[in-house]
Amino acid sequence: MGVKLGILGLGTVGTGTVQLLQDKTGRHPLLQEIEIYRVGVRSLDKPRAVELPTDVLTTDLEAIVNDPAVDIVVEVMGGLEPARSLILKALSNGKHVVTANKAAIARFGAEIFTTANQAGVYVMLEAAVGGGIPVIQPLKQSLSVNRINTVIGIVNGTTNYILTRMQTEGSNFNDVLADAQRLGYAEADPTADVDGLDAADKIAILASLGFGGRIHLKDIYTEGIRQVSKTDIAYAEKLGFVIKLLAIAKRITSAEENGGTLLRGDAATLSLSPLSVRVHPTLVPKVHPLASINGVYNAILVEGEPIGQVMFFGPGAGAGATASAVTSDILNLVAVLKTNTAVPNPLLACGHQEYCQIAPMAELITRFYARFLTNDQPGVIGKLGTCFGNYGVSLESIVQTGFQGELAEIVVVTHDVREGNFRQALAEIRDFEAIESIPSLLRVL
Ligand SMILES: NC(=O)C1=CN([C@@H]2O[C@H](COP(=O)(O)OP(=O)(O)OC[C@H]3O[C@@H](n4cnc5c(N)ncnc54)[C@H](OP(=O)(O)O)[C@@H]3O)[C@@H](O)[C@H]2O)C=CC1
Ligand SMILES: N[C@@H](CC=O)C(=O)O
Ligand code: NA
Repeated sequence: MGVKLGILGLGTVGTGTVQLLQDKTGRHPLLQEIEIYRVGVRSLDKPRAVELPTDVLTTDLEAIVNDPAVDIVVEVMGGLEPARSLILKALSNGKHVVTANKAAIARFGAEIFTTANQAGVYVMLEAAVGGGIPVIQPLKQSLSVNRINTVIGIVNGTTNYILTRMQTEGSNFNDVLADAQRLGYAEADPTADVDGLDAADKIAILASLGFGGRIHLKDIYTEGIRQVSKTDIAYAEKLGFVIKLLAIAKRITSAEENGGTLLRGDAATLSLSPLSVRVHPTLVPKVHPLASINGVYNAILVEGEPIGQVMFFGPGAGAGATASAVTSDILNLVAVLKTNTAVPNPLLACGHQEYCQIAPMAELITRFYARFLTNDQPGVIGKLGTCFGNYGVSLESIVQTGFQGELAEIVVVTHDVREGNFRQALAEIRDFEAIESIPSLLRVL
């Protein structure tokens, strides 16, 4: 008997998934076991790029998740509701779920996984982060024995495309965004991408898997790329950096907590110490592996012990790539159904109950890049240096290279500093008579 799929959504990802499921030659033989039983959509009148028997398409998505014949529900409709309710109903009805919906998982993961565990079924979400890039299953399975210290990703293709073009062409953010929308890379409402919200959803999921606890989205510091200017990209270039929107989840070691130099803590300390989880544009040294990830591509760098660094790279979106992840999840579940084991596989299930402790940004130890516009008076650089010194902020470089009209432009890169100290110094500097404005403030990896 075949495994029956109820697919919710036949847009970009749904269509890619159906195409993959219908094109079985040369792929895994388990595909033969799968029947596309129902596909739920909003409109039956829309032209579709795939052919399906007329009784398969329906607008009654409730009926799909309640149908006893459906074994696996594939949620590729997106959005929060009714996606959340339909996933929960499917799970309560004893169906496994595959989803690409990072927004729903990042917000409702706790109730979704609790419901799945109670019902003894699985929720698979490989497509939710990094599209086609295998990163969820590696974190759950292949790397599960490692003590994860850091997960750093370029997990949003739209913003990486925009930043890459700003870098290579010296263009403005608004011009490239308009172009990206015209070419279909950025959505009509690009808010979730450019304001870092999509990346925050994704790092919440990765952090939860990597560090073994739930993450409250509200605890993730999130800053998008609207403020990144071509001036900063040009300065970064001169200083040996590129600017990337990074999503970072990092275990804070006890040494860092105490403001000391970075040391690897012992197991007991690591399990207790808080995480830093954040999304922001970052100056990345050109020699860093993430610096060369360009265009719509995504990459996720994981650092663990004992493995060291591993990087996952590939297409983070698109019909075929995302369908690859969705369909691999489906195959995993077909294998589960075929082996018919009653005992849940702990490497497929998600059993986290506790929430991770997230450190406030003021406690973050990082380098900073800051650009100041000042009146061109003698002694300004000296005053800046003295004020930073008073707050324990040590400078790696300070340069006055250009002018914006009448105003001199001073760029500072710090050594590792406590963010709270740096901001205290900046508050004082803002009041200097010579300082006109501080147009940019970016963290440095
Ligand atoms: N696009 C991509 O490259 C990637 C997408 N994802 C995620 O995959 C999911 C799907 O994205 P994508 O395929 O791009 O989305 P689309 O907007 O292209 O498709 C959504 C589909 O869901 C259907 N749908 C939406 N809401 C309803 C509703 N209330 N009732 C019935 N049907 C509904 C639509 O029906 P109709 O066709 O009738 O309008 C459409 O077929 C999202 O969670 C997204 O974040 C993840 C990684 C990459
Ligand atoms: N909007 C996302 C695509 C899917 O996750 C992106 O730009 O990366
Ligand atoms: Na993925």
